Amino acid sequence: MILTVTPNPALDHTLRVDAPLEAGAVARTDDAQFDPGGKGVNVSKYLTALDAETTATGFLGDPFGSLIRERLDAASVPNDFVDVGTPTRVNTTILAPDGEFKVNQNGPDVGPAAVDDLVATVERQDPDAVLVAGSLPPGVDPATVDRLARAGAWETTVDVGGSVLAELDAEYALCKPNREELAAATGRAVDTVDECLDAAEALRGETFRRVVASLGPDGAVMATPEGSYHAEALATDVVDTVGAGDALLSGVLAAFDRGESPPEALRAGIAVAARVVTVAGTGTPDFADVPTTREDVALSTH
Ligand SMILES: Nc1ncnc2c1ncn2[C@@H]1O[C@H](COP(=O)(O)OP(=O)(O)O)[C@@H](O)[C@H]1O
Ligand SMILES: O=P(O)(O)OC[C@H]1O[C@](O)(COP(=O)(O)O)[C@@H](O)[C@@H]1O
Repeated sequence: MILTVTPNPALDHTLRVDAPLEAGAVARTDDAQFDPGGKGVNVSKYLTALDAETTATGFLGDPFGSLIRERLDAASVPNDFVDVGTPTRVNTTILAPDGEFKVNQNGPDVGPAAVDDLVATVERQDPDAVLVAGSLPPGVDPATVDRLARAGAWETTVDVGGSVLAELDAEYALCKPNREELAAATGRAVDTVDECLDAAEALRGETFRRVVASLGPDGAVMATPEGSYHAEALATDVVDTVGAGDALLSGVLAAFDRGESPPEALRAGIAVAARVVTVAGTGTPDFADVPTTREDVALSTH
C-alpha cells in the first residue's frame, strides 16, 4: 500500500471567469468547484482511480477538513488524517481567458504533538511505500520529513519544494521536483531538456536513488542508476495544469508498485498527467485510456 502524507492539505477552489480580470471590477461566475487537494491527497485520489492501493494521511482542521474527508470518503479514497485545531487552508485557482491565476495559502501552524501523532499514524499504517508531498506548514520542518522516512522499512518518495529537498538527508527512493524546484535544489541551469537531464543526474545520489523532474509541456526526465530518460508530453487540450505534477507522480508510483521499469513508469506518468490537464482544478478524470495512450509516449534514453 502507498501511504501519502500531505503535511499541508488544501481545499482547492477553482473558479472560471469569461473575461480577463480587471483591478477594481467585480468578476461574476457560476462556474466554481471545490476539490480535496494538496499534493499527497491528489496522488491518493489519482492512485485510487488507477486501481492502486493507497491511503491518504496528513493534518486536517475544521471547517474545511471535514469537507475534504467527506469528499474523499465519497470517492472511496481511504484516509486516516490527524485532526488539528487550526483550519485547513483554501487554495484558489482562477481560470481566465488571459491565464491561470493561483493563490495558495501558507497553511495553519502545526504543533509538535500533532507531528508525533502523524509519525504514529504512519507507523500504524505500516505501508510498503510512503510519499511525503507538498509544502510544509509552519511547525513542520525538513527534519520531520527525514523522521518519517526513517520511521520504518518503507521506501519513501518526496515531492517537496526545492529548498526543502536540498536540506533532506535520509535515504529516498525517488524525488519529483518540477523545473523550478530542480533549479532551486541544484543551483543549475534548467533551460534546455539536456540541462534538466544533467541537473536530475546531479541531484541523484545517496539521498535520492531516482529523480523524476516534470517539465510542463516539455514532458519529464528521469535519472536512475540504470540510465536517464526523457519522455515528451502528449499533445492534448489543456484546461489547466493544477494537479499535473501530482498526476505524473501517481502514474510513476502506480507503475513502480506493479514492478515496472523506470522508462515504462515514466511513460505511465506522462499518460496520467495528459488526462488530468484536461479537467478543471484537481478533479479526477477517467483514466480508462491510459494503458493505450502510454504506448504513444515518445521516450529517449540518455
Ligand atoms: N501544457 C501542457 N501540455 C501537455 N502536458 C502538460 C502540460 N503541462 C503539464 N503537462 C504534463 O504534466 C506533467 C507535470 O507538469 P508540471 O507543470 O511540470 O508539474 P507541476 O504541477 O509539478 O509544476 C508534465 O510532465 C506533462 O506531462
Ligand atoms: O502545498 P503547495 O505547494 O502549496 O501546493 C498545494 C497545491 O498543489 C496542488 O496539490 C496541485 O499540485 P501540482 O499542480 O503541483 O500537481 C493543489 O491541489 C494544491 O492546492
